[in-house]
Amino acid sequence: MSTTQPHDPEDIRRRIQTELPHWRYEDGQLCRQYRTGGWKGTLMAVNAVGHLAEAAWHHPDLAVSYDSVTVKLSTHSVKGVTDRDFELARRIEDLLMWRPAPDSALEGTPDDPRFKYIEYD
Ligand SMILES: C[C@H](O)[C@H](O)[C@H]1CNC2=NC(N)=NC(=O)C2=N1
Repeated sequence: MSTTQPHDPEDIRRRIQTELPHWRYEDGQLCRQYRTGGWKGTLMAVNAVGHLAEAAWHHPDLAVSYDSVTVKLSTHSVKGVTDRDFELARRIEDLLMWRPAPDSALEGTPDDPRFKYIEYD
């Protein structure tokens, strides 16, 4: 069952390990840094996250640099990490790390430093 109760730190770390291995628990928030190919990629990633946040009505803190964006999620109303944060983190991860499968009709971003968008890990 999904709740807006804050999870305890041990539970958060365990869930991160199994559900969101590229995320971490830091300063009471779920955090993840995405590296990009530069400013344009960073702003596209910011806008993609912005869309999800507005549709979800749950808004992460974003730290924006030339070639990275760091996403930090917590639930202000309960001053902790809840299922809202885990669910939005999952959506952000799936959206930003999505790329066409090898058998897709879509090509994906060309493997050329000139066109690098986001670092897939
Ligand atoms: C006033 C407004 O409803 C609240 O700030 C909502 C909207 N966005 C939110 N975003 C986040 N990250 N945490 C919240 O608790 C939250 N609550």
